[in-house]
Amino acid sequence: MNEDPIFALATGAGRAAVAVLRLSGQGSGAILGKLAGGLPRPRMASLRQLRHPDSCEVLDQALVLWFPGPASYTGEDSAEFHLHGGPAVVAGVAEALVATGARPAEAGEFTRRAFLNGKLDLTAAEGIADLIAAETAGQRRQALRQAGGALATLYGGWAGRMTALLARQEAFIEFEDEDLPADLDAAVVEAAAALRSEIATHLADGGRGERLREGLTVAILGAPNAGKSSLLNALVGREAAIVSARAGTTRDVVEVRLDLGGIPVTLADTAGLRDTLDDIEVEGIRRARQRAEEADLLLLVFAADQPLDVDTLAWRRPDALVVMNKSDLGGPPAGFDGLMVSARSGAGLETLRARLEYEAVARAGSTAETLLTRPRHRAALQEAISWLSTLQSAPLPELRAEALRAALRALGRITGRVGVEAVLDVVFGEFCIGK
Ligand SMILES: Nc1nc2c(ncn2[C@@H]2O[C@H](COP(=O)(O)OP(=O)(O)OP(=O)(O)O)[C@@H](O)[C@H]2O)c(=O)[nH]1
Ligand SMILES: [K+]
Ligand SMILES: [Mg+2]
Repeated sequence: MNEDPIFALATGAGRAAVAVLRLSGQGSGAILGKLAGGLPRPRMASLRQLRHPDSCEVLDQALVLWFPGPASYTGEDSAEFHLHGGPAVVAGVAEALVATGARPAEAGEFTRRAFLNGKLDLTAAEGIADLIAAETAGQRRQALRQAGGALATLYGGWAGRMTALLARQEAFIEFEDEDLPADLDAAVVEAAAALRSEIATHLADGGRGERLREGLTVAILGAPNAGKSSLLNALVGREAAIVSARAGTTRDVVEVRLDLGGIPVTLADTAGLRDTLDDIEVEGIRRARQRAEEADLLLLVFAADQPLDVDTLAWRRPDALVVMNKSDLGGPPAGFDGLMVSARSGAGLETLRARLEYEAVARAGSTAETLLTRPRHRAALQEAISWLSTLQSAPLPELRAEALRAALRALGRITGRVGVEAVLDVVFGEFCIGK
Protein backbone atom coordinates (compact mmCIF):
# COMPACT_ATOMS: atom_id res chain seq x y z
CA MET A 1 0.00 0.00 0.00
CA ASN A 2 2.87 2.41 0.76
CA GLU A 3 5.09 3.04 -2.26
CA ASP A 4 8.34 5.05 -2.33
CA PRO A 5 8.02 8.51 -0.77
CA ILE A 6 7.14 11.32 -3.18
CA PHE A 7 6.61 15.01 -2.59
CA ALA A 8 5.42 18.02 -4.56
CA LEU A 9 4.26 21.56 -4.16
CA ALA A 10 0.47 21.34 -3.92
CA THR A 11 -0.04 25.08 -4.32
CA GLY A 12 0.87 27.31 -7.26
CA ALA A 13 4.47 28.13 -8.10
CA GLY A 14 5.93 31.55 -7.32
CA ARG A 15 5.71 33.83 -4.29
CA ALA A 16 2.65 33.47 -2.04
CA ALA A 17 1.62 33.85 1.60
CA VAL A 18 1.59 30.11 2.12
CA ALA A 19 2.94 27.20 0.07
CA VAL A 20 1.84 23.66 0.77
CA LEU A 21 4.22 20.77 0.18
CA ARG A 22 2.67 17.34 0.23
CA LEU A 23 4.54 14.14 1.02
CA SER A 24 3.22 10.60 0.58
CA GLY A 25 4.50 7.04 0.73
CA GLN A 26 6.70 4.67 2.66
CA GLY A 27 8.40 6.33 5.62
CA SER A 28 6.49 9.63 5.39
CA GLY A 29 6.10 9.58 9.18
CA ALA A 30 9.81 9.12 9.76
CA ILE A 31 10.64 11.88 7.27
CA LEU A 32 8.20 14.29 8.87
CA GLY A 33 9.61 13.41 12.28
CA LYS A 34 13.15 14.13 11.11
CA LEU A 35 12.30 17.57 9.74
CA ALA A 36 9.80 18.63 12.43
CA GLY A 37 11.52 17.08 15.44
CA GLY A 38 8.80 14.52 16.09
CA LEU A 39 5.38 13.45 14.85
CA PRO A 40 2.38 15.64 15.65
CA ARG A 41 -1.02 14.12 16.47
CA PRO A 42 -2.71 12.72 13.34
CA ARG A 43 -4.76 15.24 11.34
CA MET A 44 -4.06 18.09 13.79
CA ALA A 45 -2.20 21.14 12.55
CA SER A 46 0.80 21.95 14.69
CA LEU A 47 3.40 24.69 14.47
CA ARG A 48 6.96 23.38 14.20
CA GLN A 49 10.44 24.52 13.36
CA LEU A 50 11.61 22.64 10.28
CA ARG A 51 15.27 21.73 10.21
CA HIS A 52 17.48 20.24 7.54
CA PRO A 53 18.23 16.67 8.67
CA ASP A 54 21.97 16.94 7.90
CA SER A 55 22.95 20.52 8.69
CA CYS A 56 20.25 21.07 11.35
CA GLU A 57 19.77 24.55 9.88
CA VAL A 58 16.33 25.99 10.58
CA LEU A 59 14.47 26.22 7.23
CA ASP A 60 11.10 27.60 8.27
CA GLN A 61 8.54 27.88 11.02
CA ALA A 62 5.61 25.98 9.56
CA LEU A 63 2.34 24.23 10.17
CA VAL A 64 2.69 20.50 9.69
CA LEU A 65 0.05 17.82 9.38
CA TRP A 66 0.40 14.07 9.68
CA PHE A 67 -2.07 11.78 7.89
CA PRO A 68 -1.35 8.14 8.66
CA GLY A 69 -2.70 5.81 5.94
CA PRO A 70 -5.19 4.64 4.95
CA ALA A 71 -7.15 7.71 6.12
CA SER A 72 -5.37 10.07 3.72
CA TYR A 73 -5.91 11.42 0.20
CA THR A 74 -3.61 8.81 -1.33
CA GLY A 75 -4.43 6.06 1.15
CA GLU A 76 -0.73 6.02 2.08
CA ASP A 77 1.05 7.59 5.04
CA SER A 78 1.16 11.27 4.10
CA ALA A 79 2.16 14.65 5.47
CA GLU A 80 1.71 18.30 4.62
CA PHE A 81 4.03 21.21 5.23
CA HIS A 82 2.33 24.62 5.19
CA LEU A 83 5.33 26.84 4.58
CA HIS A 84 5.90 30.53 4.18
CA GLY A 85 5.42 30.81 0.43
CA GLY A 86 8.79 32.10 -0.71
CA PRO A 87 10.70 30.25 -3.42
CA ALA A 88 13.81 29.85 -1.22
CA VAL A 89 11.77 28.36 1.64
CA VAL A 90 10.11 25.88 -0.67
CA ALA A 91 13.43 25.01 -2.32
CA GLY A 92 15.10 24.52 1.08
CA VAL A 93 12.42 22.15 2.39
CA ALA A 94 12.30 20.30 -0.94
CA GLU A 95 16.06 19.81 -0.73
CA ALA A 96 15.70 18.52 2.86
CA LEU A 97 13.04 16.05 1.69
CA VAL A 98 15.36 14.76 -1.04
CA ALA A 99 18.09 14.38 1.59
CA THR A 100 15.78 12.06 3.52
CA GLY A 101 15.18 9.89 0.45
CA ALA A 102 11.93 11.32 -0.96
CA ARG A 103 11.72 12.16 -4.65
CA PRO A 104 9.71 14.79 -6.57
CA ALA A 105 6.33 13.43 -7.68
CA GLU A 106 5.25 13.14 -11.28
CA ALA A 107 2.10 14.83 -12.59
CA GLY A 108 -0.99 13.19 -11.12
CA GLU A 109 1.02 10.74 -9.05
CA PHE A 110 -0.81 11.42 -5.77
CA THR A 111 -4.21 10.85 -7.33
CA ARG A 112 -2.89 7.82 -9.21
CA ARG A 113 -1.89 6.29 -5.88
CA ALA A 114 -5.29 7.18 -4.45
CA PHE A 115 -6.86 5.30 -7.37
CA LEU A 116 -4.56 2.28 -6.93
CA ASN A 117 -5.44 2.22 -3.23
CA GLY A 118 -9.14 2.16 -4.04
CA LYS A 119 -9.85 5.68 -2.73
CA LEU A 120 -11.64 6.67 -5.92
CA ASP A 121 -12.44 5.30 -9.37
CA LEU A 122 -11.09 6.68 -12.63
CA THR A 123 -14.10 8.88 -13.34
CA ALA A 124 -13.79 10.53 -9.92
CA ALA A 125 -10.07 11.07 -10.56
CA GLU A 126 -10.97 12.74 -13.85
CA GLY A 127 -13.51 14.85 -11.97
CA ILE A 128 -10.72 16.10 -9.69
CA ALA A 129 -8.58 17.04 -12.70
CA ASP A 130 -11.58 18.89 -14.16
CA LEU A 131 -12.25 20.66 -10.89
CA ILE A 132 -8.73 22.03 -10.87
CA ALA A 133 -9.11 23.11 -14.50
CA ALA A 134 -12.63 24.52 -14.10
CA GLU A 135 -12.93 28.14 -15.29
CA THR A 136 -16.67 28.67 -14.93
CA ALA A 137 -19.39 27.84 -12.43
CA GLY A 138 -20.96 25.35 -14.87
CA GLN A 139 -17.70 23.48 -15.23
CA ARG A 140 -17.19 23.50 -11.49
CA ARG A 141 -20.61 21.98 -10.85
CA GLN A 142 -20.10 19.25 -13.41
CA ALA A 143 -16.61 18.44 -12.12
CA LEU A 144 -17.75 18.36 -8.49
CA ARG A 145 -20.54 15.97 -9.37
CA GLN A 146 -18.14 13.67 -11.18
CA ALA A 147 -15.47 13.90 -8.46
CA GLY A 148 -18.19 13.03 -5.97
CA GLY A 149 -18.79 9.75 -7.78
CA ALA A 150 -21.90 10.47 -9.87
CA LEU A 151 -20.56 8.70 -12.97
CA ALA A 152 -19.01 5.96 -10.87
CA THR A 153 -22.41 5.29 -9.29
CA LEU A 154 -24.22 5.30 -12.63
CA TYR A 155 -21.74 3.00 -14.39
CA GLY A 156 -21.28 0.87 -11.28
CA GLY A 157 -25.05 0.35 -11.17
CA TRP A 158 -25.11 -0.83 -14.77
CA ALA A 159 -22.14 -3.10 -14.17
CA GLY A 160 -23.90 -4.59 -11.14
CA ARG A 161 -26.99 -5.35 -13.20
CA MET A 162 -24.90 -6.90 -15.97
CA THR A 163 -23.07 -9.06 -13.46
CA ALA A 164 -26.39 -10.31 -12.10
CA LEU A 165 -27.57 -11.07 -15.65
CA LEU A 166 -24.37 -12.92 -16.35
CA ALA A 167 -24.88 -15.04 -13.24
CA ARG A 168 -28.40 -15.91 -14.37
CA GLN A 169 -27.22 -16.72 -17.88
CA GLU A 170 -24.45 -18.94 -16.52
CA ALA A 171 -26.88 -20.71 -14.23
CA PHE A 172 -29.05 -21.38 -17.25
CA ILE A 173 -26.09 -22.85 -19.14
CA GLU A 174 -24.96 -24.99 -16.23
CA PHE A 175 -28.34 -26.34 -15.19
CA GLU A 176 -29.95 -26.48 -18.61
CA ASP A 177 -31.25 -30.02 -18.11
CA GLU A 178 -32.68 -29.28 -14.71
CA ASP A 179 -35.80 -27.68 -13.52
CA LEU A 180 -35.13 -24.00 -14.23
CA PRO A 181 -37.98 -21.77 -15.26
CA ALA A 182 -38.14 -21.96 -19.06
CA ASP A 183 -38.38 -18.21 -19.41
CA LEU A 184 -35.14 -17.50 -17.53
CA ASP A 185 -33.20 -17.24 -20.76
CA ALA A 186 -35.74 -14.91 -22.28
CA ALA A 187 -35.69 -12.78 -19.14
CA VAL A 188 -31.93 -12.20 -19.58
CA VAL A 189 -32.44 -11.04 -23.15
CA GLU A 190 -35.21 -8.73 -22.06
CA ALA A 191 -33.24 -7.21 -19.15
CA ALA A 192 -30.23 -6.70 -21.43
CA ALA A 193 -32.46 -4.82 -23.88
CA ALA A 194 -33.62 -2.52 -21.06
CA LEU A 195 -30.01 -1.84 -20.05
CA ARG A 196 -29.09 -1.20 -23.65
CA SER A 197 -31.77 1.43 -24.01
CA GLU A 198 -30.77 3.16 -20.76
CA ILE A 199 -27.18 3.41 -21.95
CA ALA A 200 -28.37 4.65 -25.34
CA THR A 201 -30.39 7.40 -23.64
CA HIS A 202 -27.33 8.41 -21.63
CA LEU A 203 -25.29 8.56 -24.86
CA ALA A 204 -27.89 10.66 -26.66
CA ASP A 205 -26.98 13.76 -24.65
CA GLY A 206 -26.04 15.92 -27.61
CA GLY A 207 -22.44 15.94 -26.34
CA ARG A 208 -23.36 18.52 -23.67
CA GLY A 209 -21.12 17.16 -20.93
CA GLU A 210 -18.10 17.00 -23.20
CA ARG A 211 -18.83 20.49 -24.55
CA LEU A 212 -19.13 21.98 -21.08
CA ARG A 213 -15.82 20.41 -20.12
CA GLU A 214 -14.00 21.60 -23.23
CA GLY A 215 -15.83 24.85 -23.83
CA LEU A 216 -17.61 26.03 -26.97
CA THR A 217 -16.12 27.88 -29.90
CA VAL A 218 -17.98 30.59 -31.76
CA ALA A 219 -16.46 31.83 -35.02
CA ILE A 220 -17.24 35.33 -36.28
CA LEU A 221 -17.46 35.42 -40.05
CA GLY A 222 -18.23 38.20 -42.52
CA ALA A 223 -16.98 40.48 -45.26
CA PRO A 224 -14.07 42.86 -44.63
CA ASN A 225 -15.15 45.94 -42.68
CA ALA A 226 -18.46 44.40 -41.58
CA GLY A 227 -17.28 45.23 -38.06
CA LYS A 228 -16.34 41.73 -36.82
CA SER A 229 -13.39 42.89 -34.77
CA SER A 230 -15.42 45.81 -33.39
CA LEU A 231 -18.12 43.36 -32.28
CA LEU A 232 -15.60 41.04 -30.66
CA ASN A 233 -14.12 43.97 -28.73
CA ALA A 234 -17.57 45.18 -27.68
CA LEU A 235 -18.58 41.70 -26.45
CA VAL A 236 -15.41 41.14 -24.45
CA GLY A 237 -15.18 44.74 -23.22
CA ARG A 238 -11.59 45.43 -24.28
CA GLU A 239 -9.60 46.20 -27.42
CA ALA A 240 -8.55 42.61 -28.09
CA ALA A 241 -8.47 42.92 -31.91
CA ILE A 242 -7.25 45.74 -34.14
CA VAL A 243 -10.05 47.79 -35.70
CA SER A 244 -9.52 50.04 -38.69
CA ALA A 245 -11.38 51.46 -41.66
CA ARG A 246 -9.06 49.51 -43.98
CA ALA A 247 -10.60 46.34 -45.40
CA GLY A 248 -8.48 43.29 -44.61
CA THR A 249 -7.25 44.42 -41.19
CA THR A 250 -7.61 41.08 -39.40
CA ARG A 251 -5.54 38.18 -40.70
CA ASP A 252 -4.69 35.92 -37.76
CA VAL A 253 -7.55 34.40 -35.83
CA VAL A 254 -8.00 36.47 -32.66
CA GLU A 255 -9.46 34.50 -29.76
CA VAL A 256 -11.05 35.74 -26.55
CA ARG A 257 -12.61 33.78 -23.70
CA LEU A 258 -16.10 34.58 -22.43
CA ASP A 259 -18.12 33.11 -19.60
CA LEU A 260 -21.65 32.81 -20.98
CA GLY A 261 -24.09 31.44 -18.44
CA GLY A 262 -21.39 29.33 -16.78
CA ILE A 263 -20.14 27.94 -20.07
CA PRO A 264 -16.66 28.83 -21.25
CA VAL A 265 -16.87 30.16 -24.79
CA THR A 266 -13.98 30.95 -27.11
CA LEU A 267 -15.01 33.71 -29.47
CA ALA A 268 -12.83 33.77 -32.59
CA ASP A 269 -12.55 36.85 -34.80
CA THR A 270 -11.40 36.05 -38.32
CA ALA A 271 -10.23 37.66 -41.55
CA GLY A 272 -12.95 39.17 -43.74
CA LEU A 273 -14.02 36.91 -46.62
CA ARG A 274 -13.18 38.20 -50.09
CA ASP A 275 -11.19 37.40 -53.22
CA THR A 276 -7.75 38.90 -52.84
CA LEU A 277 -4.25 38.56 -54.26
CA ASP A 278 -2.53 39.41 -50.97
CA ASP A 279 -0.98 36.08 -49.95
CA ILE A 280 -1.08 36.89 -46.23
CA GLU A 281 -4.75 37.75 -46.43
CA VAL A 282 -5.41 34.59 -48.47
CA GLU A 283 -3.90 32.57 -45.64
CA GLY A 284 -6.01 34.53 -43.13
CA ILE A 285 -9.17 33.69 -45.08
CA ARG A 286 -8.18 30.03 -45.26
CA ARG A 287 -7.86 30.05 -41.45
CA ALA A 288 -11.18 31.83 -41.14
CA ARG A 289 -12.93 29.12 -43.15
CA GLN A 290 -11.22 26.36 -41.23
CA ARG A 291 -12.21 27.92 -37.93
CA ALA A 292 -15.79 28.29 -39.14
CA GLU A 293 -15.93 24.62 -40.06
CA GLU A 294 -14.70 23.56 -36.63
CA ALA A 295 -16.84 25.99 -34.64
CA ASP A 296 -19.83 24.93 -32.54
CA LEU A 297 -21.62 28.09 -33.55
CA LEU A 298 -21.22 30.71 -36.29
CA LEU A 299 -21.83 34.40 -35.89
CA LEU A 300 -22.36 35.83 -39.40
CA VAL A 301 -21.87 39.58 -39.52
CA PHE A 302 -23.27 41.83 -42.26
CA ALA A 303 -23.05 45.62 -42.44
CA ALA A 304 -26.18 47.76 -42.72
CA ASP A 305 -24.50 50.18 -45.14
CA GLN A 306 -23.53 47.39 -47.58
CA PRO A 307 -25.47 44.93 -49.72
CA LEU A 308 -25.71 41.43 -48.18
CA ASP A 309 -22.34 39.77 -48.79
CA VAL A 310 -22.68 36.57 -50.85
CA ASP A 311 -19.53 34.86 -49.49
CA THR A 312 -20.93 35.25 -45.99
CA LEU A 313 -24.43 34.15 -47.02
CA ALA A 314 -22.91 30.86 -48.21
CA TRP A 315 -22.17 30.06 -44.53
CA ARG A 316 -25.76 30.45 -43.49
CA ARG A 317 -26.22 26.99 -41.99
CA PRO A 318 -29.22 26.32 -39.73
CA ASP A 319 -27.29 26.90 -36.50
CA ALA A 320 -25.72 30.21 -37.58
CA LEU A 321 -26.59 33.42 -35.77
CA VAL A 322 -27.03 36.28 -38.22
CA VAL A 323 -26.41 39.89 -37.20
CA MET A 324 -26.55 43.13 -39.12
CA ASN A 325 -23.94 45.49 -37.68
CA LYS A 326 -23.80 49.27 -38.08
CA SER A 327 -27.51 49.69 -37.38
CA ASP A 328 -26.61 53.33 -36.72
CA LEU A 329 -26.02 53.66 -40.49
CA GLY A 330 -29.15 52.04 -41.87
CA GLY A 331 -32.13 49.76 -41.40
CA PRO A 332 -32.44 46.08 -42.24
CA PRO A 333 -33.05 45.12 -45.88
CA ALA A 334 -36.52 43.76 -46.67
CA GLY A 335 -37.03 40.24 -45.37
CA PHE A 336 -33.96 40.28 -43.11
CA ASP A 337 -34.70 38.23 -39.99
CA GLY A 338 -31.40 38.56 -38.11
CA LEU A 339 -30.43 40.74 -35.20
CA MET A 340 -29.71 44.48 -35.67
CA VAL A 341 -26.67 45.66 -33.67
CA SER A 342 -24.21 48.49 -33.59
CA ALA A 343 -20.74 47.88 -32.23
CA ARG A 344 -20.31 51.63 -32.24
CA SER A 345 -23.40 52.73 -30.29
CA GLY A 346 -23.88 49.52 -28.36
CA ALA A 347 -27.44 49.08 -29.63
CA GLY A 348 -28.58 45.44 -29.68
CA LEU A 349 -25.43 44.15 -27.98
CA GLU A 350 -27.24 43.00 -24.84
CA THR A 351 -29.70 41.06 -26.98
CA LEU A 352 -26.81 39.53 -28.93
CA ARG A 353 -25.06 38.53 -25.73
CA ALA A 354 -28.27 37.01 -24.37
CA ARG A 355 -28.78 35.15 -27.64
CA LEU A 356 -25.21 33.78 -27.55
CA GLU A 357 -25.72 32.71 -23.96
CA TYR A 358 -28.98 30.99 -24.89
CA GLU A 359 -27.24 29.07 -27.69
CA ALA A 360 -24.33 28.12 -25.42
CA VAL A 361 -26.66 26.84 -22.71
CA ALA A 362 -28.65 24.88 -25.30
CA ARG A 363 -25.46 23.13 -26.39
CA ALA A 364 -23.62 22.69 -23.12
CA GLY A 365 -25.81 23.80 -20.25
CA SER A 366 -25.49 21.77 -17.09
CA THR A 367 -28.62 19.87 -16.22
CA ALA A 368 -29.60 17.80 -13.23
CA GLU A 369 -28.64 14.64 -15.08
CA THR A 370 -25.24 13.08 -14.83
CA LEU A 371 -23.50 13.55 -18.16
CA LEU A 372 -20.49 11.77 -19.57
CA THR A 373 -17.60 14.17 -20.05
CA ARG A 374 -14.96 12.44 -22.15
CA PRO A 375 -14.62 10.73 -25.51
CA ARG A 376 -13.21 7.67 -23.75
CA HIS A 377 -16.46 7.30 -21.77
CA ARG A 378 -18.44 7.56 -25.00
CA ALA A 379 -16.29 5.03 -26.85
CA ALA A 380 -16.51 2.46 -24.06
CA LEU A 381 -20.28 2.90 -23.67
CA GLN A 382 -20.75 2.51 -27.41
CA GLU A 383 -18.79 -0.71 -27.21
CA ALA A 384 -20.95 -1.92 -24.32
CA ILE A 385 -24.07 -1.12 -26.34
CA SER A 386 -22.82 -2.98 -29.35
CA TRP A 387 -22.15 -6.08 -27.21
CA LEU A 388 -25.66 -5.83 -25.75
CA SER A 389 -26.98 -5.71 -29.33
CA THR A 390 -24.90 -8.77 -30.17
CA LEU A 391 -26.49 -10.47 -27.18
CA GLN A 392 -29.99 -9.79 -28.51
CA SER A 393 -29.35 -11.77 -31.64
CA ALA A 394 -26.98 -14.40 -30.24
CA PRO A 395 -28.41 -17.86 -30.95
CA LEU A 396 -26.86 -19.64 -27.93
CA PRO A 397 -26.79 -18.96 -24.17
CA GLU A 398 -23.00 -19.40 -24.21
CA LEU A 399 -22.69 -16.60 -26.79
CA ARG A 400 -25.00 -14.38 -24.76
CA ALA A 401 -22.85 -14.91 -21.68
CA GLU A 402 -19.76 -14.04 -23.73
CA ALA A 403 -21.38 -10.83 -24.99
CA LEU A 404 -22.30 -9.85 -21.42
CA ARG A 405 -18.73 -10.42 -20.29
CA ALA A 406 -17.45 -8.19 -23.11
CA ALA A 407 -19.98 -5.46 -22.27
CA LEU A 408 -18.87 -5.63 -18.62
CA ARG A 409 -15.24 -5.28 -19.63
CA ALA A 410 -16.07 -2.16 -21.65
CA LEU A 411 -17.85 -0.60 -18.64
CA GLY A 412 -15.03 -1.64 -16.33
CA ARG A 413 -12.52 0.25 -18.44
CA ILE A 414 -14.35 3.52 -17.74
CA THR A 415 -14.23 3.19 -13.98
CA GLY A 416 -10.84 1.48 -13.99
CA ARG A 417 -11.98 -1.90 -12.80
CA VAL A 418 -10.39 -3.81 -15.69
CA GLY A 419 -7.64 -3.45 -18.27
CA VAL A 420 -6.51 -0.15 -16.90
CA GLU A 421 -2.79 -0.02 -17.61
CA ALA A 422 -3.20 1.69 -20.99
CA VAL A 423 -5.85 4.08 -19.69
CA LEU A 424 -3.95 5.21 -16.58
CA ASP A 425 -1.28 7.18 -18.39
CA VAL A 426 -3.94 8.98 -20.41
CA VAL A 427 -6.06 9.85 -17.39
CA PHE A 428 -3.29 10.89 -15.02
CA GLY A 429 -1.30 12.64 -17.75
CA GLU A 430 -3.94 15.39 -17.58
CA PHE A 431 -3.04 16.28 -14.02
CA CYS A 432 -0.73 18.97 -12.79
CA ILE A 433 2.20 18.09 -10.59
CA GLY A 434 1.24 18.06 -6.94
CA LYS A 435 -2.18 16.51 -7.40
N1 LIG B 1 -20.86 53.41 -37.99
C1 LIG B 1 -20.39 52.28 -37.54
N2 LIG B 1 -19.11 51.91 -37.82
C2 LIG B 1 -18.67 50.73 -37.34
C3 LIG B 1 -19.44 49.89 -36.53
N3 LIG B 1 -18.72 48.81 -36.23
C4 LIG B 1 -17.52 48.97 -36.81
N4 LIG B 1 -17.47 50.14 -37.48
C5 LIG B 1 -16.36 50.65 -38.26
O1 LIG B 1 -16.18 49.83 -39.38
C6 LIG B 1 -14.78 49.76 -39.72
C7 LIG B 1 -14.33 48.31 -39.79
O2 LIG B 1 -14.42 47.73 -38.51
P1 LIG B 1 -13.65 46.42 -38.15
O3 LIG B 1 -14.11 46.00 -36.81
O4 LIG B 1 -12.19 46.60 -38.35
O5 LIG B 1 -14.22 45.44 -39.26
P2 LIG B 1 -13.80 43.94 -39.58
O6 LIG B 1 -15.02 43.24 -40.04
O7 LIG B 1 -13.08 43.37 -38.43
O8 LIG B 1 -12.82 44.14 -40.80
P3 LIG B 1 -11.63 43.18 -41.32
O9 LIG B 1 -10.80 42.78 -40.17
O10 LIG B 1 -10.89 44.07 -42.25
O11 LIG B 1 -12.28 42.05 -42.01
C8 LIG B 1 -14.05 50.54 -38.66
O12 LIG B 1 -13.79 51.82 -39.13
C9 LIG B 1 -15.05 50.61 -37.52
O13 LIG B 1 -14.87 51.72 -36.69
C10 LIG B 1 -20.77 50.33 -36.22
O14 LIG B 1 -21.54 49.67 -35.54
N5 LIG B 1 -21.18 51.51 -36.76
K1 LIG C 1 -11.24 46.54 -41.03
MG1 LIG D 1 -11.24 42.56 -38.24
